[in-house]
Amino acid sequence: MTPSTTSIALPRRTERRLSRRLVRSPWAVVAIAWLVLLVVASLTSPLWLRYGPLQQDLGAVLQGPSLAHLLGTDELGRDILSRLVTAAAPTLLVALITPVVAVLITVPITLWASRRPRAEGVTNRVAEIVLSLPGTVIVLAVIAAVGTNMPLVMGIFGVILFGALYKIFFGQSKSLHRQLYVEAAAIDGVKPMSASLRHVLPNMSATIVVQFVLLFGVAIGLQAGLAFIGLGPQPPTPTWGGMIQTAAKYIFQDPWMMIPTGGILALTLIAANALADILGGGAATPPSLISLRRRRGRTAAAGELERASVLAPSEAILESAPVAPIVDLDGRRPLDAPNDAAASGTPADGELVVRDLVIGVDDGPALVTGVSLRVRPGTVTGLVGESGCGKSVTSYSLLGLLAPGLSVRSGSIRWGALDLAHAGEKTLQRVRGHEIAFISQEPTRALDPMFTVGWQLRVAIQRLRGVRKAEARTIAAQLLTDVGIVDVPRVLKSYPHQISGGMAQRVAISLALAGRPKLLIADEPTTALDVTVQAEILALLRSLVAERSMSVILVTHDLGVVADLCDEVSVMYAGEIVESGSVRDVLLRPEHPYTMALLAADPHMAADPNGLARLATIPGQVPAPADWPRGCRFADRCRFATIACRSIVPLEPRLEGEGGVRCVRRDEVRGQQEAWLTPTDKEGAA
Ligand SMILES: Nc1ncnc2c1ncn2[C@@H]1O[C@H](COP(=O)(O)OP(=O)(O)OP(=O)(O)O)[C@@H](O)[C@H]1O
Repeated sequence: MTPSTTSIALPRRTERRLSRRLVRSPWAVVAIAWLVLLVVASLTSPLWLRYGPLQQDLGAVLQGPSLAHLLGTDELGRDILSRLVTAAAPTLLVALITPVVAVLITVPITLWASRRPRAEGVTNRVAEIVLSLPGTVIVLAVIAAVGTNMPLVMGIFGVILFGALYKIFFGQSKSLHRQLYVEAAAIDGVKPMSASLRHVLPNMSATIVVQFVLLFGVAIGLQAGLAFIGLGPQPPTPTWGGMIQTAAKYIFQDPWMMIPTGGILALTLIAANALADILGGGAATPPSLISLRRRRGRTAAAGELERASVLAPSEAILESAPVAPIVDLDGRRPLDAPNDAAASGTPADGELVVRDLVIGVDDGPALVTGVSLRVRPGTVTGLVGESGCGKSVTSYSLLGLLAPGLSVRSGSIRWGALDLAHAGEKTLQRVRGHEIAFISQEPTRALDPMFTVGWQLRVAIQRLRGVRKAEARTIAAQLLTDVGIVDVPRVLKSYPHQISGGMAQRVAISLALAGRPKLLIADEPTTALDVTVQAEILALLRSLVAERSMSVILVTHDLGVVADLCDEVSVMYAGEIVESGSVRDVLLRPEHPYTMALLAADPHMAADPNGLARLATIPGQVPAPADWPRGCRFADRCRFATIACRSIVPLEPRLEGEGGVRCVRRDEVRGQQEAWLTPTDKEGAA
């Protein structure tokens, strides 16, 4: 049995990701420094503080800041700085008890329950009961019973938080347990709990750390609140909440006292929350305008450079973009569609026009360059290429769903009057689901394991169509019928893990249809399904396109699927489109060697009814974005490459039909598809 690579890589990767986030964010460094400073200063306070926290000076009461008392004095003449610093370590260390208890109870139960369907029901109910308990009342009752024993109170508060934390962790744990690599570990004989600890826990660690830090902040706030109402450690022991209460009492005589006492609590809570936000990958604090402008300037400049280097003439591809055949009134004669969108500059309703799109890693390489596409209403456009060519990055960018750390550097994504490449989050939210919907290759990923199919569909319909509950239920049932589900009532009541993969993909499609989108982006919708179900899903997509005049962008590896479903196709290689055109032109008369190689390597496309013919192999692999060669990016693997391919290769109109091709030797290599079937020693060096 070979050891799983994921088991070794994941914890380190998560750890690295979290520490990178901390180190890269100046706010995280400040927040950590503040918390550490407080604890260290507090623990070492007897060594350096001028006054003891209980030392009174009735001759100097309620004084403002001075050289003798840097933060002033309280109503008994005690030094406010001494009291605040002395209270810091007990406050922070006792506050740690809450998240430690909450995480130690919740994580093992979550991991255990998410592997056992029967236990899951019980733990879910227990979590719901705990969640419904009035936490504050319980804390007050505990204090009434055991007194102001803060460590105990914080520990019990940690237990009460089990319900909320369980709900957060369980969904993630459940879906991680359904990941292929976890199932593969089980098949490999890894014991269930070991598989959970090895494969699931590391993936959850970011969420656990974020929740831990958030609860730490909550516990500090709770302690201060209890001390404020007199239920914390009793006077004269200094506490932040007790000091704020005193400051509130003397607010009119000595308003200054509120500033250091409230300030230290506020700063500590901000530090804890900022830390949680940064660890979670969010932006606790937006970048300053100056750095934002600098970054925009940099990325724009980088985009210009890339565009210049690849010479991707958007006009060329758009002018020559494959045009959907329009059939005349009696349905016989195909006519050329007028290029009205290009002329007017605004795409027609339901038309998507992408121009010269460049997407890259912030402060890293470009992943996609010079991509131009036109998707006309009612047509299916295939985006095809090997793994790592940039199909998913391109399709995610159309909905503003790029992973954190990736951004559009230049180019435009025109959708009606909008440019989605530069649209704000609010605009994108109006488009996502309503006008453009997305289905992924993993249908179960689109479905929340915590809720029934019916609930998820109803909520989506209510949100996207603004209808009432009862109407949404009827629409949900209708949508499931539309996608070919026969026992609708059962499926509506089922949880995602209770339905098959094909059924889950149908449900995911009905969810995508909830907002009546004009464009559906389908990212390898059949890859995870078995062959018979694949055919059913393709037939379903075909009928939806015909019935709803919806357009579809179909991301796929499979040229058979392209031939079956698409009107137009763009072939991507190493982050750029190397050939585009109508399916008929591209598949029957390929002009780019990469398209030829893909066709010769595809068992569905091989013209061999007996399945005996040799399939082509393409030597080497798609280069990583940082290693793209100069000139033609396919040259290293191309059997036709010459020195001419090392120069910049523009996208030029096809020799036959509409569309574009990025190959300097296309007129020489055209028609030589068969050459890919001959074995060769050449591993590509041109
Ligand atoms: N978040 C990210 N950070 C850095 N690089 C990324 C990120 N996401 C994708 N990439 C890189 O971008 C390139 C294109 O990836 P993409 O997922 O779009 O390829 P793809 O053609 O869709 O492949 P597949 O068919 O396997 O999904 C790859 O080299 C990939 O490693």
